Amino acid sequence: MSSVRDRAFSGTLTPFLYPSLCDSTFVVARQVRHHRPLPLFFRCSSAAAQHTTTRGPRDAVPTRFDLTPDDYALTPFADRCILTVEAGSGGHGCVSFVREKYIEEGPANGGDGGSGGNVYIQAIRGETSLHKLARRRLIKAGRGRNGQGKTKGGERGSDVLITVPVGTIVREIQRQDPVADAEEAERRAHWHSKEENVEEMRGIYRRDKWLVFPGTVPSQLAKMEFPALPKPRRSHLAAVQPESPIWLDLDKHMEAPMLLAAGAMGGLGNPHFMTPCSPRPKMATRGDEGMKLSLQLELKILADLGLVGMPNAGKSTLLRALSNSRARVGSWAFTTLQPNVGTVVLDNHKGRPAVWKRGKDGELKENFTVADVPGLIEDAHLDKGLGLGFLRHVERAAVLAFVVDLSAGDAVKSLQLLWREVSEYENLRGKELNAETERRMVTYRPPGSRLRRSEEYEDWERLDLSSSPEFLPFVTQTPISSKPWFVVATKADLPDTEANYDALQEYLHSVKSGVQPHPSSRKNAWKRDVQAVPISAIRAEGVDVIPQLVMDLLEE
Ligand SMILES: Nc1nc2c(ncn2[C@@H]2O[C@H](COP(=O)(O)OP(=O)(O)OP(=O)(O)O)[C@@H](O)[C@H]2O)c(=O)[nH]1
Ligand SMILES: [Mg+2]
Repeated sequence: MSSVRDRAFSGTLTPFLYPSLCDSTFVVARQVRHHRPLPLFFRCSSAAAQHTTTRGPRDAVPTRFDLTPDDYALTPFADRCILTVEAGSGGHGCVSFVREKYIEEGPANGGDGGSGGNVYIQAIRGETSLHKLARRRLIKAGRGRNGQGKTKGGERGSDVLITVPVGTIVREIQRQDPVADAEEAERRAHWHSKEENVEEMRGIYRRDKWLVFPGTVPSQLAKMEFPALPKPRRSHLAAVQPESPIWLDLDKHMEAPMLLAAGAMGGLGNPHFMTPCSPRPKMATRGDEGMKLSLQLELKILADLGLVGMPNAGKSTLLRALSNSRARVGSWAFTTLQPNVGTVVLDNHKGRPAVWKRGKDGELKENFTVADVPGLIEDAHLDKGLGLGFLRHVERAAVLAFVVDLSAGDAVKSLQLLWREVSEYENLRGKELNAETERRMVTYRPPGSRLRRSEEYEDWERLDLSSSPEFLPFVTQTPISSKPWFVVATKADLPDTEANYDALQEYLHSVKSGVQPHPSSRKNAWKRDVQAVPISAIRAEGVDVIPQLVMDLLEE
């Protein structure tokens, strides 16, 4: 049976309620914080002590870079998702008449239906993942309210705003645009049928288009005369919708949302159909259906520096040493399962920045971002390990740092393997982009593209439906091999790593001077100032030269 003192320890609040009981615990905690040597039994039992085989003495290690794996929680993350967005449908028009004392048969006074809500998109700095959108799948703006009597128009549907992280690419997969379909049907009817046919269409009651006065029986309906259906209408906001097919690269923080799909128009109330022959029309139109878009969202993290390395090389430790990031670190492969982005603040809080550079846009750069992605293994480009899915995050970094573990065999071979995987990935991406270009230039022509909308009827027959004359802007990308890069040789604190580092330096010198080919084997690859930086990330030694180096390379 446990003593009273033991039981008191088991309570979560014990240390705060009874500090005197916990004295021994606090002593140990304090020792850990100040890196004093732990009693032998504590060292053996702590999870962190398992790393001692790969590290120097523990007391030299600042705890910020050396947390136990239990100190982390995996945050949800998704960098791709398919989303269906639906603009709000319009509310229906109303059939109603003035009813007042002494006015026997009042005139029509049905209000119009409210228009549907719009769908907006905005890339904002605070967002880091698409997982919330991936879970939702369907996002629908509100439907407009129906019109009411006394000429009261229906309320507008509520708008929705989709917030995405900066660096998201939005591609349209499919669209269903009822207004474009209606326009097309109307044009075809106009051009391919005789005038009488169009006239014939006038008298037809269409259940999906018309609303009639409540209580109208079928025999009355059969006798009713319906006017021509009003022309399909678009909200004036549709003019600022992105061109179809949508292809957006949201690579900057957006101050204001951008319209993705405008809500549909509401139906017309019965006063719209008043004519001298029919002063009391008993019909109104239904609101239009909202446009549906199927979109593919892909997040390609935009960082200034991308860390590329094999699993367990020490990328996350380096990120922690460079920035305030709390990236997960562990002595096993694939500790990092999703990208982490850290910001390196260049201000040393001594009145002036430690590194003082202007960006390309002339703005003073006070920080730069670093992306740490899961490790690459051999054949990562064939989707082995976690590599392929995350290589695209490296693709958009301005500068690459190849993180090579000096204690894990030949550093030159590791570097060559990493470059091989990166350049194979580049080849794959090149093919993918070519295929996409062909698809978009030759076959893809969704209904409702601007050309069809804006062309006059006379031009209809000249249109060639088999080819799209619209060349849409592509996401332009610098080839990975022409980006500036350097090597971070980590774990330099471990014994017997010097010779490995020397061999690496020698290799890089020969690449720079052209004696050896660039490790990617590409002709125009960047090799002007390649160098290796020896560091011990875990002790934060040698790391302080990296910000200056990155800032210099960012200017390239
Ligand atoms: N001695 C020493 N050990 C280090 C150094 N940097 C990292 N380590 C250790 O190496 C192991 C792997 O570090 P991580 O930062 O998780 O490596 P990673 O490259 O992010 O690994 P993955 O996420 O699996 O790709 C951990 O046990 C670190 O403590 C270093 O400079 N010196
Ligand atoms: Mg990691």
